[in-house]
Amino acid sequence: MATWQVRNEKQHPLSVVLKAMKNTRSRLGLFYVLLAFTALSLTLLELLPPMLLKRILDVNLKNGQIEQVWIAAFYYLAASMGSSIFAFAQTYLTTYIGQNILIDLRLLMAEHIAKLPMNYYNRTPVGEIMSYMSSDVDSVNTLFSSGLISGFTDMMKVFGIAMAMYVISPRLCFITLLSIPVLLIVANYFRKNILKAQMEIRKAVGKINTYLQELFNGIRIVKFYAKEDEYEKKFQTPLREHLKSIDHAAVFDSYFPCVMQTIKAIVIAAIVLLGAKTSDYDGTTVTIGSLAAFADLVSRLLSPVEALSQEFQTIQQAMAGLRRIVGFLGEEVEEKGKIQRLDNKFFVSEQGVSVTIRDISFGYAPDKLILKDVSLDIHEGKKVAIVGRTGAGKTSLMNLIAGLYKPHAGAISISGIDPYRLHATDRRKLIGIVPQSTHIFEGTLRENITLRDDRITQEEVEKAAKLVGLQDFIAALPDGYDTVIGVQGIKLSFGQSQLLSLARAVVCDPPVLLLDEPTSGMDALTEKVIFDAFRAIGNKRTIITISHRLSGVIDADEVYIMAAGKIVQSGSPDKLAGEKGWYSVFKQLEDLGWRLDV
Ligand SMILES: Nc1ncnc2c1ncn2[C@@H]1O[C@H](COP(=O)(O)OP(=O)(O)OP(=O)(O)O)[C@@H](O)[C@H]1O
Repeated sequence: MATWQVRNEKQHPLSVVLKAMKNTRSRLGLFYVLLAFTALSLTLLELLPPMLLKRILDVNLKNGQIEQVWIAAFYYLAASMGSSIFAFAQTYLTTYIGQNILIDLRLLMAEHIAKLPMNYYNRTPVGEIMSYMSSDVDSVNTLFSSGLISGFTDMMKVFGIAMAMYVISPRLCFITLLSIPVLLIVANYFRKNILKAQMEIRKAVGKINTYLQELFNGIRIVKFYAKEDEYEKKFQTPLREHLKSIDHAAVFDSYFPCVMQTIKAIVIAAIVLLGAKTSDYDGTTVTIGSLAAFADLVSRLLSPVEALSQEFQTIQQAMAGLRRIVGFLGEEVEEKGKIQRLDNKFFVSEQGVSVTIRDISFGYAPDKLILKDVSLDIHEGKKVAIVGRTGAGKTSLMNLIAGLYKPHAGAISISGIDPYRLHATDRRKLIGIVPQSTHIFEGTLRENITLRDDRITQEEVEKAAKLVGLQDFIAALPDGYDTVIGVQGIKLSFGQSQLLSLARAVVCDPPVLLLDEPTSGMDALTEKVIFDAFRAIGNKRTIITISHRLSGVIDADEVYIMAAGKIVQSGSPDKLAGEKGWYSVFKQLEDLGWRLDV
């Protein structure tokens, strides 16, 4: 499990990577040591060929030592081959270390996703989150394969080569080093612009993902209303933005190596010119061997910088991805305070549990209240209906009772437990929830009921299916509970999906059930099947049913009428039927009896 934390999105992106490297020290310690050894060996081997070249030209050839030339040539070859072997080891080690760090990064992001508040998901498109998890993390990979660690070894090479240059000719070394500030200024200019372009690319990719997610979620509507052409046209906007930002990045990316090549050519020409004409500070003449070795060293000095330049785009891409990841990890997580757990004593009451809601206020945005001073007292094992017109705030209230959001003011207690602070793994044991529409996950019927919770036994799954009246349907399927449902499997009807959702809610036998418009849009017979299922599971459970019509709730002991985020009337159906007010208005409008006796 990833144990490191991101303080805030303002911290430098690389500090996250360095922290990750530190964190993997104990696991990958040997690999880091091997990598350091490889990098050092590579640097030393890099210096050997030019030194040998100098010796061949200045000593061996000058003095006619042909045998020595052979020996030097052999060492030259051995050094070049050694370089290749160490370069291979370095690539392998950096990839291995990089992949391990990426696993840690993905784990950290997955942990963060679980801790983010519901409000974050309300305001962030899913496509954007998918981009963080996929393409942004992938781009960070390049930081290891072609950036950070090879950058470090390249710096070692530059240092080693500069030392060798100094030994051969301090004057020429000085002239060469003069080019470094120019290189740095040029590189910095390109770095800034490429980074900007890469951030634009990342953003454009996020927009494309968001667009595609929206399109495929609503594909039925799009097809039904024949809106394909409009969507295709709309798709052109994010695609054009993407192309524009890629084009922007490509201009800088193509220019950079050319500029570097030109600087390299100028430095080599200056060295040859100055070196051929003059002698060094101490009066010694610059020999042909020194000059040849120097030209070779200049190439070798600039080649790490050149390599960096060629991989500049990928490094900048990684930095852009990393910056977005750091921003994502800096998103404020939910501070829930002291987390509560359920112990066995909690379930001893024969009657079930009570739900007390005291003066709660709540809104999705700080300046817009959706619920205002709402209070409800629901006694153990009672069936309560919350009725109100569309947009009255019923689902928002249910989300609060389910513990998905924290009220701005007031308190909710389920027999002493605050649902918001309840430990996530205990929530299902206390509350079952049937939302307005069921989400079917890709997988088997069993997995869809248990939600891949291995602690739930097959016996409990079968009991839940039987309770909601799904067992005959499941038994008739060739693979029974192992039948795959979802996009790649068999399709369930709306009513079957709702029954499955109910089985999912009751499989852990929770004492509280929250039902949000569970039968809306169903025909009377399917509604009866669902109502029968509710009655079967209702015994000793506290059930809160939400509906925007009176016929959508059953057997209520108490009804709360909601309007514009407030409770405007409450009482037993019989009491309310005798009063003037919202209930009788609803009743008249629907002209239906309270109890459904089909
Ligand atoms: N995730 C959200 N983010 C921001 N505002 C929201 C969100 N969900 C609901 N709202 C707003 O809160 C208000 C109440 O919505 P809510 O879904 O609670 O009403 P409801 O009574 O359940 O309606 P319905 O009967 O249509 O389901 C609405 O004005 C809605 O725009």
